[in-house]
Amino acid sequence: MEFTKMHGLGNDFIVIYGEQTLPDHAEELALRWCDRYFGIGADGLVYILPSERADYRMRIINSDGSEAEQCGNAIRCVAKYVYDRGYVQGEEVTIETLGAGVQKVAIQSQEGRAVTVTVDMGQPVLDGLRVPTTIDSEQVVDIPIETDEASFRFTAVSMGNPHCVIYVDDAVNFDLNTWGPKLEAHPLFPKKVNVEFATVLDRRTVDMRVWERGAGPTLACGTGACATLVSSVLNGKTDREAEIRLKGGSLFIRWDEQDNRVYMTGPAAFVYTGNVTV
Ligand SMILES: N[C@H](CCC[C@H](N)C(=O)O)C(=O)O
Repeated sequence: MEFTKMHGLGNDFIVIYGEQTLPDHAEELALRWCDRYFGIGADGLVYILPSERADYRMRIINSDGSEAEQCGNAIRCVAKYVYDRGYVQGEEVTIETLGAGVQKVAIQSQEGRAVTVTVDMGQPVLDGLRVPTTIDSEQVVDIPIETDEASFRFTAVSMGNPHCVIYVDDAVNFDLNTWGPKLEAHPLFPKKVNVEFATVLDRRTVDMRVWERGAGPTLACGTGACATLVSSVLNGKTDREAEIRLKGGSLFIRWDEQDNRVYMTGPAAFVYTGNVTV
């Protein structure tokens, strides 16, 4: 089977085009193919499927085999995939996801190739039980969370998938590998959670490092960058538009005051095409 290796700021994916539906054994394929020693190596397995409501449907399986509702970096890669191959007319494509429904994606291209992509990531979900967390509250902002060895304060945001944003003094050097796994599986989060550690540099610049649900430490997280911006506005730390600086590079996020939708702009890159036995 042909696959295409792509990434968004180093958050990398195995992209499969041409299937009509998600294979029954997608979990096993993700576990096998995402393995960086015994497989192709990637943070996730992405299927570009037909859709009745949009140009395409995207489904994403994390490297641990769990399916995620949404993936910001992957949706930019999907848009680049179909645009560069001439499958769409014009510079806009619609992509349907489990977590955010039909999303509009605008492509900025050079010489017929998508360079950056702006995605309407939809409206953030702030209601505690819908993120989901176990907290029955309209918003979960700056709330204490205890682990067996430390306590933090967090803000919960869903972009279709759940996020826990924690502000620290030095996100760039934060001990992600110690605290990420403990918080990912914390009982406050019934579906586990993506964990973002953020340091606000000014009202339009945030450093962020991420421990992803089902994938661990990745170089970038699109939905995590959106959640970090929303959280930073709710906590009075930034304006509604900011640069989120990740290990793999920057994403530019805007939370529109009029339509309450979050817009993410960033790159997508093609690495290589290969063949793999199913
Ligand atoms: N691990 C995430 C899915 C991938 C999200 C991330 N790679 C992004 O770019 O948004 C989850 O289980 O919700």
